[in-house]
Amino acid sequence: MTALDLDLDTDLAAEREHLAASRAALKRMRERAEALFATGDQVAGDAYAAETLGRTLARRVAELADDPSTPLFFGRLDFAGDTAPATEPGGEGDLDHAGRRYHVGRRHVTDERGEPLVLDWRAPVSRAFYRASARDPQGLAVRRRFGFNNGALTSFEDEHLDRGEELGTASRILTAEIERPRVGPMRDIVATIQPEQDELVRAELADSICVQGAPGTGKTAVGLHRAAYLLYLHRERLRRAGVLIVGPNRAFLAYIAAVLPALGEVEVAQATVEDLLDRVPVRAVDDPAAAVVKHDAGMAELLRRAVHAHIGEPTEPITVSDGSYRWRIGLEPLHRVVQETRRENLPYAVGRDRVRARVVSLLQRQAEARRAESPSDAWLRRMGRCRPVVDFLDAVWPALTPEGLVHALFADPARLAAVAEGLLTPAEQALLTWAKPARTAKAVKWTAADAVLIDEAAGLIERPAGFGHVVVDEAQDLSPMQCRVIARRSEHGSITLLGDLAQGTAPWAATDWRQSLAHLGKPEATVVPLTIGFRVPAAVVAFANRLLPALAVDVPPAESLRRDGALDVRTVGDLPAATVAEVRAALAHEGSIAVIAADDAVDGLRAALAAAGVEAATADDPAAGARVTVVPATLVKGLEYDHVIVVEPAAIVAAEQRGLHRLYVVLTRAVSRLSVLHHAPLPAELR
Ligand SMILES: Nc1ncnc2c1ncn2[C@@H]1O[C@H](COP(=O)(O)OP(=O)(O)OP(=O)(O)O)[C@@H](O)[C@H]1O
Repeated sequence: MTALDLDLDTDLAAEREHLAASRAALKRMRERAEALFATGDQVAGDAYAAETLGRTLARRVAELADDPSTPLFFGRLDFAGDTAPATEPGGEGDLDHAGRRYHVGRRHVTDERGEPLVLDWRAPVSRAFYRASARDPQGLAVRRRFGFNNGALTSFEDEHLDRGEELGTASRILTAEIERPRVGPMRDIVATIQPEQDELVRAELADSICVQGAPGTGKTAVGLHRAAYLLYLHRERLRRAGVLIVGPNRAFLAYIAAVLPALGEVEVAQATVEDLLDRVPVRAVDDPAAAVVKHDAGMAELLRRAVHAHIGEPTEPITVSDGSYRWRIGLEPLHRVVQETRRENLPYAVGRDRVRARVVSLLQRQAEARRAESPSDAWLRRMGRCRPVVDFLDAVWPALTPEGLVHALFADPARLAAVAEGLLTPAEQALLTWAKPARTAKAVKWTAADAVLIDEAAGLIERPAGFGHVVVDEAQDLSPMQCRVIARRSEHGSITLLGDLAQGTAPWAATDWRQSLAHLGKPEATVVPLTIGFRVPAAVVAFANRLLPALAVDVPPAESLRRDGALDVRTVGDLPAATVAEVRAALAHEGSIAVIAADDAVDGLRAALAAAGVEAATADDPAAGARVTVVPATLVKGLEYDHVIVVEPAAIVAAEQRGLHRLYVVLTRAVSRLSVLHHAPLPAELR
């Protein structure tokens, strides 16, 4: 053993000791939180306080959970210079870290005296771990990265930035993390966030950003880590307002569900756009041509007109009997009330309340003049609800429900035509009109696209509650009207929009991010590309990229960090038999295996695997731990598997209008190996 090896061993032993001490300290912190939780109700003054305190403490306990299989810290920062007087790290105005050493990890861990053992990766001083370079060391002398195996510290890697040493993407530890065979759900990337990703993760809360990135460039990872970062920095504000993650489907949400809790963030809402539209149950399927019309941006204006068409002009004065008095409001002031309120452009229901309040206040002025005293609150309420006032309201500003509004439009061609001028052709109007309308809005069998329109109507009628920050993944598939669903939920907050125009498979998929951003109400957001691929091996990227010219989108090319990986494209006679054989062969390697095929071929392949004794899971249960998953092509967006077996690309392309885009998504799911089995010729664009 050389002196250098000995030094390394001593260093490693010291780091392991620090890890053990940190774990013990975290355990103490958790036990303390648990004890507080147990006695919380005795401390709190009343039931409400007890509940609030209980929730806070339960959250604290959950946040302090220690997962022994993930490292508590993954880096160390040695700042250059002489030791400065001790300061609170990460605190405001703490600029002088000279000579100090910090371990960077998933959360703050402090010892019994309150001294930091591990700093949260989101703390301001941790930024240097991700951003410092030989050119700009940001005060660092040495950056150390730790290698872990199942929670055990096994190695480290030092970069003496002060001596111009920098590994960048050549880091062994980064390479090992990227090339690690994938199993189960998505994991966090805190240990290896790259500088171009970190800039997005740490963008200001007020800034909305749009990330365009090729498959596997880490868009999803960036979005989730940005949510965690913002929650750390703006804890109180975002806890109150809420953070929402929007993903394309349940399988995707299940796949990403564990990432934020692993980062200590247990209170983030995760939903599909459909989940957000819970006002009506969806019980019918859209005709594709009708759906395209319903998702068009013009529907927003159409519905706006439809709502406003309900506002009428007063035709009679109001007369109210009030004991021995009779109050009267003439036509002219009533006209003024309606006009004034109309000009204020309030949500419709708020406008109705405003009209009511203004009428009552006219009554009040008369009453005060006659009786020389202010009427009571009860009197004001009674006036607001009396028959003549309600009749007046129902005539000029009738109460509306979103369902009722859409029902009335689609049940009555004349009503639709009256608001559709310049927006829909007669043929498009005919697509929307029901042949046999249900009698009431309640009885309608709504479609998914109707639910979007009802949400739009609801936004015109009421003031929607929003989130403080919304992360939208696979955003290229949002229609203008779906963008508006999200805009209503982020009006006073910011958004992180993630997507890849080349992966747009919806009929209304975006071709230009600026348009999506305008529909989202964030036209000022910057569009930032991510160009380093962490998932798909270079050979597989090159194969999938043959499709790009046919996809008709302008996207910056990405470069894969992965030189390993295997691609195997084969003509076969019997697809199910070849699939079973391929799965069997793949089982000899480590990692997850997915068979991806056109949706209508999935059952047959699953049956063939079952007959051969191979157990296969469905995509929406990634935690189930099955090695093999059979996934329909339309559900695989955003997911990844170690070994991907694509069955009959031509059938995937033929199954839908944007089939080539779908195939591009399917071909870019592989982490280590991609096998393509085909019986029919490959699509021409791929040859
Ligand atoms: N900095 C990083 N260090 C290690 N792994 C990373 C890093 N960035 C991304 N990855 C990994 O690369 C893979 C792809 O990331 P992710 O799913 O976020 O990409 P994406 O751009 O959303 O892909 P898609 O366009 O297919 O949805 C994941 O396994 C992720 O953990």
